Amino acid sequence: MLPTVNPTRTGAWQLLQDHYQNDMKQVRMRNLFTNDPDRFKKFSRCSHDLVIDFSKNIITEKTWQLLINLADECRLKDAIHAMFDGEPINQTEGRAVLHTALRNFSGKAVHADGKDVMPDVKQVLSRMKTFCEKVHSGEWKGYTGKPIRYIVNIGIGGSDLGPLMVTEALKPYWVDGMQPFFVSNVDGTHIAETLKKLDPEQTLFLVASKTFTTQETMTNALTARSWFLQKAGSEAHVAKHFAALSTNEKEVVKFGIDRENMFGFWDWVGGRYSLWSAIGLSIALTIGYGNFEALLKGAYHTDEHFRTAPFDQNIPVLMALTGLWYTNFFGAQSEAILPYDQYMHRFAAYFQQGNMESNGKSVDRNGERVSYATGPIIWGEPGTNGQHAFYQLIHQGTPLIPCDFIAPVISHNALGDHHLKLMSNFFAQTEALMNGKSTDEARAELQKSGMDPEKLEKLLPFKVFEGNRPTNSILLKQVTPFSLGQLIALYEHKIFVQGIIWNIFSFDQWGVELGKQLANQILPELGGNEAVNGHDSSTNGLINAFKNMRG
Ligand SMILES: O=P(O)(O)OC[C@H]1O[C@H](O)[C@H](O)[C@@H](O)[C@@H]1O
Repeated sequence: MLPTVNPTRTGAWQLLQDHYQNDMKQVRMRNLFTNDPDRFKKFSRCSHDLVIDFSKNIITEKTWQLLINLADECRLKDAIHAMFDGEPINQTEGRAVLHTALRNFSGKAVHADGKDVMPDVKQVLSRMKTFCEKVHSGEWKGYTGKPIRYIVNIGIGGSDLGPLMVTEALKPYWVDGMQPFFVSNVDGTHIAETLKKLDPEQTLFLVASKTFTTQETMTNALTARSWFLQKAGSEAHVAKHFAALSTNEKEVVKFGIDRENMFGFWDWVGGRYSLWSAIGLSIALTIGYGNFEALLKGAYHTDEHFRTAPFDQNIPVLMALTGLWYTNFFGAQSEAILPYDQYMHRFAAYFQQGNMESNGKSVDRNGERVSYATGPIIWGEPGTNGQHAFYQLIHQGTPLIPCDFIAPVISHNALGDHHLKLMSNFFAQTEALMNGKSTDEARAELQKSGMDPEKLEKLLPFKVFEGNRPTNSILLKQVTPFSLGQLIALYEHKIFVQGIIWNIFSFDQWGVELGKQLANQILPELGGNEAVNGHDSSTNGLINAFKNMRG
């Protein structure tokens, strides 16, 4: 069982409120830097070729100490142990939360429901490895004897976003000749446009669904199957071209996929934490099993760090606490994730699900409505594109938006001075966001341009940058399978820590159910000619307009 401490009733929360009001509300980060030449040293942390700099935040050592006290009062240590030890901490679904077991290389047992899960984990990994080797060596042949070239992952949510993000981020590691595709949307366009690019003789469909009942995935899988049968002619060929990644063997068999071609996982793997499981088969097939294993090892490295490092050295804990400082005391409502790496273009989208589906909750672990803010809105795009689009609002808009800037030191495509230009932008943005440009500085700059003084004074307010906008900077030596695994796990644990302190359940997602239920009710109403009248007048009106327009 997880502790159920209301964070606002802790002594630390009260002290944090006072600290915000009395010490920090008016503080200028600029001054913190001027007054402390060691600030970078004090507020940056390293972990295996990864540096994270927290110093450009509106924090002092006291802030972190109080936040750590808050974590202690909310019994974070116990919660971390409970997760790693396989206690059923997903209490509303009665399950353990053990994605860490999927990447556990300690050689020790990990128990869920009194059973060591590691033999099963290892067995699936070893089957995935053998399967990848067969596909890559050409031993696994399509129905006309040709090797597999196209991997089509059909899944949605956690069964799509993780593999898609990782295969994109690790494109430099793609096995020669392999080409992955991802189909998620039930909008027929997604599968139709994908199928156009495929040769059925060389295509392997991976039907990825934890439950194997998700409407979008099942619809797309059936469409893929009939497309394949139309080309291949015989059911007998399905076995060479369809595999299932799921926890639900019964439904897999019902769908017509051979048990032999099923790669299983378990209910203690949350969908949005499943890329480390059989759901990662599209990753392993795309980058090779060895690289997939390196990804797992990177995550394991973070797991060990998270499990053992004292909180003031613990990167995911510090990420979580620093984020929470803005959500709960500064009233920040969103956080931007800004990778300065084109390959990582789906990273923010991935953690939109990771974070918002986990911590987008307003009922606490006692079943009571919370009286404080929980999960922030997560968004972001790669730099430098974002700079020419939405950074205006981050620099000069009204909301406070804490940002994570992420960049590799070594680019896979340094191309002359491309990478140095990219990195100069990376460094410049966080400096600009922190320092801003004061009225005096803006005036001096305009004066230099020789502007007429009257015009200058009118223009001045628009040229001022308040600054004091917080950022974390994360430098990875290079985006490799290991470092990406490490980074993803940091964010996963950040989400966990915040969920614990907010006293919410981070591993269920009841909020996605209502819409699904209603869609199932509405689907049959869309056929036939009779007018629909069972909903509110807006929904009735829209459905009837749809039916009329459709003719
Ligand atoms: O893997 P599946 O069972 O098909 O689920 C796919 C996705 O759909 C659900 O609605 C949940 O919101 C997600 O957490 C999940 O990842």
